[in-house]
Amino acid sequence: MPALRLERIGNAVLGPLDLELAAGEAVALLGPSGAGKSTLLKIVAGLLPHRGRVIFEGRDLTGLPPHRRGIGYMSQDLHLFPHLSVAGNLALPLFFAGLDRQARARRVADTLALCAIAHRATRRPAQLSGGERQRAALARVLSLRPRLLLLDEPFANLDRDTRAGLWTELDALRRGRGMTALIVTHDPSEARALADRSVAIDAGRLNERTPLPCSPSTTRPSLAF
Ligand SMILES: Nc1ncnc2c1ncn2[C@@H]1O[C@H](COP(=O)(O)OP(=O)(O)OP(=O)(O)O)[C@@H](O)[C@H]1O
Repeated sequence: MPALRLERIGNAVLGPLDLELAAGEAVALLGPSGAGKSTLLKIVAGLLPHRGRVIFEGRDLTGLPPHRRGIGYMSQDLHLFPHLSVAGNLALPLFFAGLDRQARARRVADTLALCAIAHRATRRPAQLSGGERQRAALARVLSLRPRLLLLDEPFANLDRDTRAGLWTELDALRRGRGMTALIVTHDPSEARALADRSVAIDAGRLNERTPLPCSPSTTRPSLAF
C-alpha cells in the first residue's frame, strides 16, 4: 500500500493528477516555472482548496486543516515568525504540539545542532543570512518529526558546497527516520541527491520519469535524532 496517495487532484491550474509514493520514498518534483509544483505541495499541505483526495498512511486528509495533517511543509517563503528568535521559531510549534518545557528545550537544541544553526539560536530571522534562514526553516519543519515532508526548493539560496552538505545530512536523516518526501527542485543534482525518483509537472500535468540513480548516501548509517 502506498504511504501517500493523491487521487484526481485538481484546481484552476493543476490536474487532474494521480500520484503515489511508497513508505519512506522521496520523490523530486521537477518542471518549468509556473507549472504548478508549489500549488501541488500547498494542496497536500492543506493550504489550498482543490478537487480530489489526499490520503496519507491510510488516513484521508482531504479537508483537514494544515495543523491536523502531521505534515512538515517548508514553503519557498519560509514563513519564519519575525518577532521570535530561531530557537523560539522551533519552540512555539512544539508548545502547541503539547511538549513540556524540558522536552521542547531538548528537541530545539538537538534539531538546531543537526541543521548546523545552533550558533544563531538567539537571533531573529531578519538578522540571518538567506542560507541561515533556510536552515532555520528546515530545522523548524524537522523538529516536529513529521512522517511526511514537503519541501519547496529547500536550499535555493545556498552556495553549492553548503547545499551539497545539507543534501547529505537531510538524505541520511530522512532515510534513517523513514520519512516520505515530496521535494520541489529545479536542480537535477539536488533531485539525484535527495530523491529515489522524479516526476515532472508541465502546465499542471504530471509525467512520471525514469528512476534516478541512487544517491550516494543510501548505504550510510542513519543519524541518531
Ligand atoms: N494565488 C494565486 N492566484 C492565482 N494564480 C496563482 C496563484 N499562485 C500561483 N498561481 C498561478 O498558478 C500557476 C502555478 O504556480 P506555481 O507557484 O504552482 O508554479 P511552480 O511550478 O511552483 O513555479 P516556480 O518553479 O516558479 O516556483 C502559475 O501560473 C501561477 O501564476
